[in-house]
Amino acid sequence: MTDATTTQAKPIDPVLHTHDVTVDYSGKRALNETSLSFESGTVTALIGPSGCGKSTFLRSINLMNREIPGCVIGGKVVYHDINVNTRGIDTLWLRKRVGMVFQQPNPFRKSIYENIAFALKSHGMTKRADLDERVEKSLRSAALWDEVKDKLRDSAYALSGGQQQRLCIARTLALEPDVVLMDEPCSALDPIATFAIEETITDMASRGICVIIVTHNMQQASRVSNRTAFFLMGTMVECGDTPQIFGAPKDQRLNDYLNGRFG
Ligand SMILES: Nc1ncnc2c1ncn2[C@@H]1O[C@H](COP(=O)(O)OP(=O)(O)OP(=O)(O)O)[C@@H](O)[C@H]1O
Repeated sequence: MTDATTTQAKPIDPVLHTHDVTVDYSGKRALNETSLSFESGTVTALIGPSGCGKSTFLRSINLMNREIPGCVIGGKVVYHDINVNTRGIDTLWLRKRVGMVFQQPNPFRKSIYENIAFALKSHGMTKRADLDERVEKSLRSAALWDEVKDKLRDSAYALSGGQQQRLCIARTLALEPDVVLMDEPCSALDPIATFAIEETITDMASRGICVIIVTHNMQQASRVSNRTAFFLMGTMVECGDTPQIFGAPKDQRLNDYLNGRFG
């Protein structure tokens, strides 16, 4: 006799979902109602022409937009079972769980070691052995350890742009987030540095992290993502598995965008 519990599809358990999220800047709508779901261990690419609201959506997930005067985020951003788009939310806690990597590498004016240890200390880790272990682990995760292990006390500013970006990824990973938001993390980098970051993205997902990446690079979206969402003029037009989005787009506007008719 078949055991029903073993034949049922595994329920999808999104680590994060948005429900009718909107963003207004000083009363002007930049993002229309957007509902998307994100699972652990997957990479989702956000694509679309300049100004379509990709970054605005990404930044609404960890409430970064809230720092901008006049910006209002509407709808629900549900991290596990918690709607974080509420007044009382502890954004320090949220941004530890939902980390972010920016377009331009932005290391602190500190040593390589302190770039990572600083965030850990501010979250209460004080023992030297614990700090050493976490610094090494996160540098390894960002594929930077071998290049910097003998110069951890050097300034982060002495690293190349690609190394600085990997340091910023290591700094994010050190806090052991389960979601990492990346806003065009390779746009300032050469192809070799880009390749290293893409490998790190794939590795993060294989370790269960949910990665959401804004990219202008369609090849990059195809290479690294499982799912892709296409935005246009503040609206999320189509979302699906990446091979379907690039191979068989349903919406004519997405088809036109992929064929270079605008953007
Ligand atoms: N801080 C801000 N204040 C006012 N308007 C903003 C702000 N940031 C973004 N916008 C507006 O919101 C809209 C969406 O911008 P957003 O940066 O999210 O687009 P994007 O798709 O990420 O573009 P790009 O690919 O060029 O980065 C645009 O019309 C933009 O001018």
